Amino acid sequence: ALPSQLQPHVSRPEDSTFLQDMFGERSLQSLVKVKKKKKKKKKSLPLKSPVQSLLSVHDTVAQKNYDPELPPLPDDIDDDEDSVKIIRLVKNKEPLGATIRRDEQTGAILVARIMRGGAADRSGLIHVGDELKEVNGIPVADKKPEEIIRILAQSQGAITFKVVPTIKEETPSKEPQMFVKALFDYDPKEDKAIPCKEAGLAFKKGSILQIMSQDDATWWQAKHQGDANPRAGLIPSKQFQERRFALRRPAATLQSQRASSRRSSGFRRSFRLSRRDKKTNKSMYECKKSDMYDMADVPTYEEVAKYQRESKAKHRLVVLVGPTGVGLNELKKKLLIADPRHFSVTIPHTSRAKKGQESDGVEYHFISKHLFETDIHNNKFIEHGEYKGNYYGTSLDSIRSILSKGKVCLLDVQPHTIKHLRTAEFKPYVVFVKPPTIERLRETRKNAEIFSAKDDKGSAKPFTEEDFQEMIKAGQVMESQYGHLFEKVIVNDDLSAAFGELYQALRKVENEAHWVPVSWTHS
Ligand SMILES: Nc1ncnc2c1ncn2[C@@H]1O[C@H](COP(=O)(O)OP(=O)(O)OP(=O)(O)O)[C@@H](O)[C@H]1O
Repeated sequence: ALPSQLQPHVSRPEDSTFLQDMFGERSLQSLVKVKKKKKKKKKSLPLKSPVQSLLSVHDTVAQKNYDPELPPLPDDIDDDEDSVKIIRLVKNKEPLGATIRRDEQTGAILVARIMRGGAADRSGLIHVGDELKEVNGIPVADKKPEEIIRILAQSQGAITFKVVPTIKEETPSKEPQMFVKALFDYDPKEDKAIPCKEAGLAFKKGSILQIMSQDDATWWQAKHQGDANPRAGLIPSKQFQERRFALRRPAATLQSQRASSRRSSGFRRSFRLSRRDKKTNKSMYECKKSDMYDMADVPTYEEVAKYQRESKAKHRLVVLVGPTGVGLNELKKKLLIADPRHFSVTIPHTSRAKKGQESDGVEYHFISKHLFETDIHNNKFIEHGEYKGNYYGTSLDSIRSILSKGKVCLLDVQPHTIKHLRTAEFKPYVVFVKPPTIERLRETRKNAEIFSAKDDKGSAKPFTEEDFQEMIKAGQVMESQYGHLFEKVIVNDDLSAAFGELYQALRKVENEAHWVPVSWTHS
């Protein structure tokens, strides 16, 4: 409040800026706190005016004489070594935030990395490439890096380093503003390749990380978004992780391929929505595109930015995925009932003949087989399939038509379709609906019925034990193969609880900022 109180006495704008800056200075505020505490102790002394105190505090800050007094330097400095630097750092519980390595050719111990925001970085005294000569007067030339680390770990209080500074100029480090979403789980303790496990940063699939440095091609430095601790940790770089993943993959791909072909009946194969036409709803949909991973899809990191929908902007597309019978239709139905003016579902296209009471654009858009084929050719369908000689499909335009009415479009698709929907236009919010445990399925689905994929008649039957097992298995395969694309996972145990959770999540998507691929935020 002070700058505004002083405003009438300030004539020049520079003075006003100066005051704003000065009172905003964090170190100044800390000093004011110190001052207040001191004052409490010396109650008998007359109090200065707050402005006077502040100005004297400012002088102290300006002179920068608030640094702790460092102990005198050791006497035994070799005067001839004019390029040697003696550095004293006071060590507290925090690690130094630097790693060392031995140079293969010269045998010298070099500073390999300075972790951004760590103690060594903040000191500004140690740089990558500096050669370490001594620690606390102990020469390190003949020591193994592990031994040096032990000396450091055992040191208490001030540590003296003797280093030969590297000639290379460090560019001043600005806080980088690059954020990524991690698409895999990472635990440095399990990573044999990491140069220093303690310096690693653990994260989970979906974590948002701020990338602090990409100077090293193999090990990036990062911290968890919003983490108050300024020290960065090591994470495998995108390129390195992709390479490792590619080496490991043959086995994984084989396994998931086998699992998906054996269990294909567990994947949803319908357009789901059109329960008005139950007969065609089932088992008509075969996956056309290869379910195999293509190399470009190795899930490592994705650059993200915060996106908050503006009130007039179109809604994000809500995409629901989950194994057959898990309850996607039930959840969609509940949303439509809860707020029919807000939520909507697409109307599919079909090449089959219109039946008695049906009308065009209500149950289906009825089009000729020829036109359907042309539309397939022109990529008008996000998903399509054939059932009993007729085509069925969901067109991109049917999604657009809902979004342009300002409604939320609820779409359920097969998981491999998600990647085609991930565009700036649709900004899909992908919800994975997951089955609960088999025990809970038995309890909750006692009166429920499934349209069995194996039953061509399309009649609903009570769930069998095998249906439950397939649902769980298919859910697991989906999660391991496509989990990195899910923004929200909802377990459909108790139906109204699952609905409540979904409803809340969708409200948040509309009203709060979410991390989305950075390319979606460039308009
Ligand atoms: N949480 C739940 N508790 C009890 N029954 C449920 C629950 N969720 C869904 N059901 C019931 O399970 C059956 C299948 O649900 P639904 O039709 O919504 O599944 P789906 O995921 O759309 O699968 P598909 O379209 O492949 O049949 C329905 O009878 C539904 O009422």
